[in-house]
Amino acid sequence: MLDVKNLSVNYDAITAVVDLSLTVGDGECVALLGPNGAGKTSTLKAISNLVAHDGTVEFAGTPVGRTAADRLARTGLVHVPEGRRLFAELTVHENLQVGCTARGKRTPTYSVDDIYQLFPQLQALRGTRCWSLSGGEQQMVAIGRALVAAPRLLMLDEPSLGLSPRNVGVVAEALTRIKTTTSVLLVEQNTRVALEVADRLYVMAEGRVRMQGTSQEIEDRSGLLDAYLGQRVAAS
Ligand SMILES: Nc1ncnc2c1ncn2[C@@H]1O[C@H](COP(=O)(O)OP(=O)(O)OP(=O)(O)O)[C@@H](O)[C@H]1O
Repeated sequence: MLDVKNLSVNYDAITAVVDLSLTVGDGECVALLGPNGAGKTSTLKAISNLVAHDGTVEFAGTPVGRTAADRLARTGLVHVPEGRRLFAELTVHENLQVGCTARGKRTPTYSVDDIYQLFPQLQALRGTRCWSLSGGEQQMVAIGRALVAAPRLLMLDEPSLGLSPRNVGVVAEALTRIKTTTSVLLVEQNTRVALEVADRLYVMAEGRVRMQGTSQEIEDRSGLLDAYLGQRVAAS
């Protein structure tokens, strides 16, 4: 579904990503895990052509080249950026309807009603303007808006960031359901969520992939993972 080769991202003198290669197979959920500044967000932005980069990106067998992010979304490469970027003055329902416009001619897997089933707490908020939602509710709308756009690959940047423990659980459970229908590339700092949801992980530090493997393989090497992340994963 996604084949990234030798990706590098530089911001003037700052090197954010160095010679990174990764794949996401059809129906796979892959996580990029790593500490602050590891280059995870820059990797997603480069895949979506939101930042200049070297290297190649193929999506569904076709080189992405310099295709703009909004056009990529119409081909099914849908990116939910950190910070969600909802239309603050539009209601929950209107934001979800906007997502449908990015669908193109692809058959939708999720309707707007399916999103209310995936996140039942949004049902009562359908007429609420998004600026007044909690961070967790906004994240649910952002994921819902991306899902109604019929992604073939859903790229999510830190969906659990800043959420209450309860909402982290809600989002993790939703991701477990979403990955049964849609390929996912997930950026996470929450190691538990990444290990729980992803089939396979890449662990990044200082712009490079330092470890990769299935969630089981990564969990089995938790000592090494702790060293890269600077935290005790086994105990978290
Ligand atoms: N627009 C930018 N201009 C300059 N430097 C940047 C820019 N965006 C990111 N960087 C730098 O590039 C490096 C990688 O940042 P990036 O946001 O990709 O990491 P990350 O792993 O996503 O971190 P976090 O989890 O904190 O978001 C960092 O050193 C960061 O300061």
